[in-house]
Amino acid sequence: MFAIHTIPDAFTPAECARIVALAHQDDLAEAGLVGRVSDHNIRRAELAWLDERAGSDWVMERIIRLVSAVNRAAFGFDLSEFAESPQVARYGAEREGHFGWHSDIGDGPVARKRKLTMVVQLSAADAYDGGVLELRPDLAVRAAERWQGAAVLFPSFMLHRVTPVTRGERHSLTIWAHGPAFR
Ligand SMILES: O=C(O)CCC(=O)C(=O)O
Ligand SMILES: [Fe+2]
Repeated sequence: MFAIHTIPDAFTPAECARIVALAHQDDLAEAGLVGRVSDHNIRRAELAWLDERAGSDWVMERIIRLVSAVNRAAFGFDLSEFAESPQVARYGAEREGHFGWHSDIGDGPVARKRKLTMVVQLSAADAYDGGVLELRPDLAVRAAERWQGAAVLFPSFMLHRVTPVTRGERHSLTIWAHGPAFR
């Protein structure tokens, strides 16, 4: 059985709004149609990569602090780097944005090294219906904390999904920490 770790107040609501605004400084890309790691056709969402958005350094600094602290306290994984940009995703009700069951560990040279995933809820819980981040640490399905600014951390191999958004829009921030493969 593997743990899911939640930080209820990783970012303030105002900081979440700033991150969403940063992502929308430029057009978002269609998930799955760009030459980055997206290998899923089970996903309907738009994406922005924060390393392409000026003024986002403070977000990465916060991410490093949060992930390091939680890894030390709760996971103890051998982590060596953040090899991918933080990703902001938008799931809109207009096309029932969603992401089917998947693990974040993929076949590519970078996705293979993913070890710890952190997802931050950037939208207010009452801004959308559906859009539930669900995880499967074992045979049971657990819904992630929905609170705006909450961060949910889990081993990257753990199955998870985002159910279709049926009203409004949900934004999330996802980051992966990388290291030598699990053994
Ligand atoms: O948006 C989310 O809550 C999850 C995103 C995700 O699973 C991913 O990018 O791999
Ligand atoms: Fe994922």
